Amino acid sequence: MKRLAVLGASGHGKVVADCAELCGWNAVSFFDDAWPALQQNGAWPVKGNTEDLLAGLSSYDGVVVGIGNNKIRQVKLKQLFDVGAPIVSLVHPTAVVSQHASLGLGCVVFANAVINVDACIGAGSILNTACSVDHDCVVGDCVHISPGARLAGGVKVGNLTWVGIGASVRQLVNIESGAMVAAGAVVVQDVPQGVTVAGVPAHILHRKE
Ligand SMILES: CC(=O)SCCNC(=O)CCNC(=O)[C@H](O)C(C)(C)COP(=O)(O)OP(=O)(O)OC[C@H]1O[C@@H](n2cnc3c(N)ncnc32)[C@H](O)[C@@H]1OP(=O)(O)O
Repeated sequence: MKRLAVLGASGHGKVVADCAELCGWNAVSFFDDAWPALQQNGAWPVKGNTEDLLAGLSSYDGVVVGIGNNKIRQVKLKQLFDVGAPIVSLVHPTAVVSQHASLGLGCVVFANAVINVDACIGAGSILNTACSVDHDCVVGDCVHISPGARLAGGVKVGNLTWVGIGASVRQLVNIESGAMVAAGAVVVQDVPQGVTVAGVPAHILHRKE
């Protein structure tokens, strides 16, 4: 029996749990701070909150954070790391990860994602369904590359950045930390720290105040 705890009983968490089963984890349980109100997440039980997980780590062979929000995922990952939790990464059986790519601790790589040669992915990042991260990309910690997003060769993505669904990023572009790339954007120039860019070609998004 391989027992996995997933911290974060969300929709994203369910994809993590489903992926884990396909990776051979045959006893998957959730923990979430909405427990005890939240008892079930799809097919899987919610067994306690973060404190319960930290207190009961010895019952699990692996732990992964199933929280989509980059900042919250980072906080929870650090809590687990600090107590020596057995943090694992998950790579869906249909994902293609070059043997010359590197994946940090606690990453999830979902169905049909492609991580190409010499790409380097930091800890706690989400490589979501059918995204592609091409050769020599450097993706930071707790980044989210959304479904179908495309990073061309040599792109750099800073910590905590979220690349939205279906976005494309031209080769060698540098996206700094904490940025947001909108759904469907085509990024052709560098993106400064913490800004949101949208459109084709992508520009800094001006919101109505
Ligand atoms: C499995 C999963 O589900 S993974 C999750 C995948 N989800 C995503 O990738 C979502 C990414 N998020 C987005 O694209 C969002 O629309 C954001 C972050 C860019 C903007 O969100 P908000 O800050 O809430 O902005 P809001 O929706 O109020 O829109 C503000 C303006 O930006 C425009 N805008 C919003 N999104 C986009 C976009 N993707 N492209 C172009 N313009 C956009 C709006 O039309 C609006 O324009 P206006 O001021 O002229 O009316």
